[in-house]
Amino acid sequence: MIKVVKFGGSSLASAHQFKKVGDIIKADKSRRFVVPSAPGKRNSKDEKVTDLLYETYDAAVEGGAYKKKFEKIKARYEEIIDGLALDLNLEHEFAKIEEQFLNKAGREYAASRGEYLNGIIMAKYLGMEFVDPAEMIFFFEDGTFDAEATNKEVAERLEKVQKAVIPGFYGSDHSGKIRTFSRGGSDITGSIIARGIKADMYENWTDVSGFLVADPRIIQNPETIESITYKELRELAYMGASVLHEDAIFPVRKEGIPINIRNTNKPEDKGTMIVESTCKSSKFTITGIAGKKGFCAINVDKAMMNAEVGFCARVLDVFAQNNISIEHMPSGIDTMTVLVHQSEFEEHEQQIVSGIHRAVGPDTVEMESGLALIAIVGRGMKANRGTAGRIFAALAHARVNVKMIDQGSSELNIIVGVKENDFETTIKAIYDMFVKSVS
Ligand SMILES: Nc1ncnc2c1ncn2[C@@H]1O[C@H](COP(=O)(O)OP(=O)(O)O)[C@@H](O)[C@H]1O
Ligand SMILES: N[C@@H](CC(=O)OP(=O)(O)O)C(=O)O
Repeated sequence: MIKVVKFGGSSLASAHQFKKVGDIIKADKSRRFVVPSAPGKRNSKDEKVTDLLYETYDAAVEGGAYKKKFEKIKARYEEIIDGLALDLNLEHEFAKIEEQFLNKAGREYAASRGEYLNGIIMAKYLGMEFVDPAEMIFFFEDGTFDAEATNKEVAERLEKVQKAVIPGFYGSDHSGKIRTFSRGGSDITGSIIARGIKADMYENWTDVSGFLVADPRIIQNPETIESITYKELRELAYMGASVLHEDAIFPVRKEGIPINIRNTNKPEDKGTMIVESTCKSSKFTITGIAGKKGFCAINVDKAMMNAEVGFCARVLDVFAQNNISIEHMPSGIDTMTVLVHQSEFEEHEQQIVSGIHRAVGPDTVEMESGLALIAIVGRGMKANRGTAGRIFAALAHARVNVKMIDQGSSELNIIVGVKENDFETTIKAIYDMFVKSVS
C-alpha cells in the first residue's frame, strides 16, 4: 500500500500543527509521499504566507517598502523551526529569494516559495528526501498544465524513491521559469503525485472532518458526506466548496485512485471518500450543496427565435469573440438567457450587447447583475422523483424569489439562480428540506 498525503495550509500553520502532521505520517508506514502547502492562517485574523508573499513581491517590484512584510514571512518560518527544535537555518534561502524578488522573478515564483520553504522544513523534520517539483511538474508557456510530460517525469523521478517531501502548488515551464496552479493548487500536486507513482490512496488532510453537505461557514455543524463520486465532487468544488481544488480529481481519475479527505485536528475521524463510482447510496436524496456569488444574466428576447436556425449559436459566438466563458444558458421559446461571471463580463458589456444586436437583431437585450448560483448535487436525485418541486417549495416557503432553475442532463445536479442577498437563505432552506428534516 502506498499513500500520498497532502497537508493544507491550516494543517501547517505553526510548529504545533507540524507536530500533529508528523504524528499522522509516522502512524502509518504507507504514508510515503508528503505534499505540504505553505503555512496558512493560525486563526481567522491571521494571514496566509502565500498572501504575504504576493504582497511583498508586489511592493519590492514597485520599489516600495517591502522589508517589514518580508520579516513577517521569515518570522512565520522561524516560529516553526524553533518550535520543532530543528537544526536548520534558512538565511541563505531568504537572501536568494529577496534577490530574486528584486530581479523581478515573477509573482508565481514569489508565491511558490511558501511551499518550497515549508517543504525544506518538513523534509528535515521527517528525515525524508526533498524533491523539488520544478524538476518534474511542467507547464506550457501559456501557464496551462502539461499533464502527460509531467506524469512521465514524476513516474521516472520517483520510481526508486522510498519516501519524499514534494512541495505543492508549483512546477516550471519548459524554459525553466517557476509557474503555479491557481489558488488552492497544492491539492492538484497531491493528485499528480498519486497518479505518477500509482498510489493506492490520496489522503488530503485539512481542518474539517471531510467534505460536508454544505459550507460550515453558512450551515452550523453540517453533516459529513461519507462517500462522494468524482463527478459529484467536481460539481460541488466548481461551485465553491473550497475544501478541494476543482481540478484536483483529474489526475487521480485517470488511475481510479480514491481521495480521502481527513482532519489533521481529528485524525480519528474517517472523513470523506471520493471515488469513481460506488454502490453505496448517499444518506440523503442530495449529496451536497454549494454556491457562488458574482453572476450576471443577459436576457435576449426575440419573437419566434425558436424558428431561426442557428440563433443560439450566433449569440454564443459573440461571447466567444470577447473571450467570455458561459456558465449556464436556460432558454424559452422567445427568450434565451446567458449567465456569466460578472467580473469577467463587465469590461466587455457594451461590445457584447452591440455584437448581439448585429448578430441576431433581437427585440430586447436586458441584464440583471448581482446573482448567485447554487448547485444542489446528488447521484440519488435520479432515483427520487420531485426533487425540483421540493426545491421550489422550500424556497417559496423561505420567501426566496427563484430567478432561474436548470437541471443538468445527467440528473446529477440542479442549479438555482437567486439574488445575492438571498444566497445564505437559499442554502439554509435547501439544507433544512433535504437534510435537517430527515436526519
Ligand atoms: N462543503 C464543504 N465541506 C467542507 N469544507 C468546506 C465546504 N465548503 C467550504 N469549506 C471550507 O473549506 C475549508 C478547507 O479548505 P482550505 O481552506 O483550502 O483548507 P486547507 O488549507 O487545508 O487546504 C474548510 O475550513 C471550510 O471552511
Ligand atoms: N498556498 C497556496 C496553495 C494551496 O493549495 O494552499 P492550501 O492547501 O492552504 O489551500 C494558496 O494559498 O493558494
